[in-house]
Amino acid sequence: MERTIDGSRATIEVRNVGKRFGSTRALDGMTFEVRPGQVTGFVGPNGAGKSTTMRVILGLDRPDRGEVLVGGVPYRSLRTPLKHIGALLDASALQPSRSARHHLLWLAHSQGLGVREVDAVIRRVGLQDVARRKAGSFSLGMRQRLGIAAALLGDPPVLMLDEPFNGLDPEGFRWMRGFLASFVEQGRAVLVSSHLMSELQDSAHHVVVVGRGRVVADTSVRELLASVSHGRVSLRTSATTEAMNVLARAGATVSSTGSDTISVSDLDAEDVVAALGAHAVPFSEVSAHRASLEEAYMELTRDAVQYRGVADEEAGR
Ligand SMILES: Nc1ncnc2c1ncn2[C@@H]1O[C@H](COP(=O)(O)OP(=O)(O)OP(=O)(O)O)[C@@H](O)[C@H]1O
Repeated sequence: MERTIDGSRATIEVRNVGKRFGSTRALDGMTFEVRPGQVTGFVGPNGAGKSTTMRVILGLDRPDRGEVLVGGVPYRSLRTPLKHIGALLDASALQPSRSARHHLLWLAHSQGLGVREVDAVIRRVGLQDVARRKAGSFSLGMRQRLGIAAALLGDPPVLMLDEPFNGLDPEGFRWMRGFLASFVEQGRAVLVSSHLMSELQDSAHHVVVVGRGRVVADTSVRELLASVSHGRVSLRTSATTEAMNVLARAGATVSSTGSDTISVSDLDAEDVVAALGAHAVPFSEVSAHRASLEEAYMELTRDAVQYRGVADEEAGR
């Protein structure tokens, strides 16, 4: 039996969604799932279709084909949507002359919620000291928190945040990471978009990478990093020529990167140490190169662009 939060499944299912705006194909068979207990990063270059997908999930844009389910049902059929999914799409979408608390009260009333829920979410996002100030005077980071407070009003099992790291200072970053981690710990789910992979490196468990309206990779962060590590090893030695000869004979591809440094590929760090040890070649440092999520992302999106280039030519476009 699938776990539910207050009777609602913590999932979003996006199935083969297509959406055009005139001649622009914004979504082209977008398919992925957001699962409970995980922060799912939604990442891709500008114009990749992240915001459009989020708007389609919330029923704000109608797809030309495909379907989207929130907790197993279409958003439009939810009678009290805030209790099923909370969303922050645009942190600046608020009435500047209203206080933060009034902004939330106004939203709460529209969904049959009250003061109790409003005060609870204000505490949850740490805005209690400024809740009576005009929202128009808020910094971007404070607006993001206010937007999250609004998204939390119905205590939903699923949250969807568009670029929530935008404009955050280091303290804001730390808060956002901690908040996302504790939210999903309870078996809830988050979809969080960003065009910077580095922002997601320490927050997301899973990433859906998109390019030109479709999914390029759908993988755990751990697997993504492992897939692009390339097994590159850096070596520091006073005996560069000898080391290069030994490692080449052991099957490595080697190149000199400085007077006493060598880059080694096709051989992992342990085998490099074993080969050098067996031939008594001295070395002072061996380090395995670990790919960053940003590198993995650049590699994936570059391939996506190349693939599309070929596909477009074949289609005569
Ligand atoms: N209302 C609209 N009218 C026309 N074109 C649109 C509209 N909304 C989106 N598009 C186009 O659809 C494509 C996808 O846009 P979308 O905003 O979904 O991408 P994104 O991944 O969110 O990008 P960003 O990171 O810049 O926000 C882009 O080419 C964009 O110009």
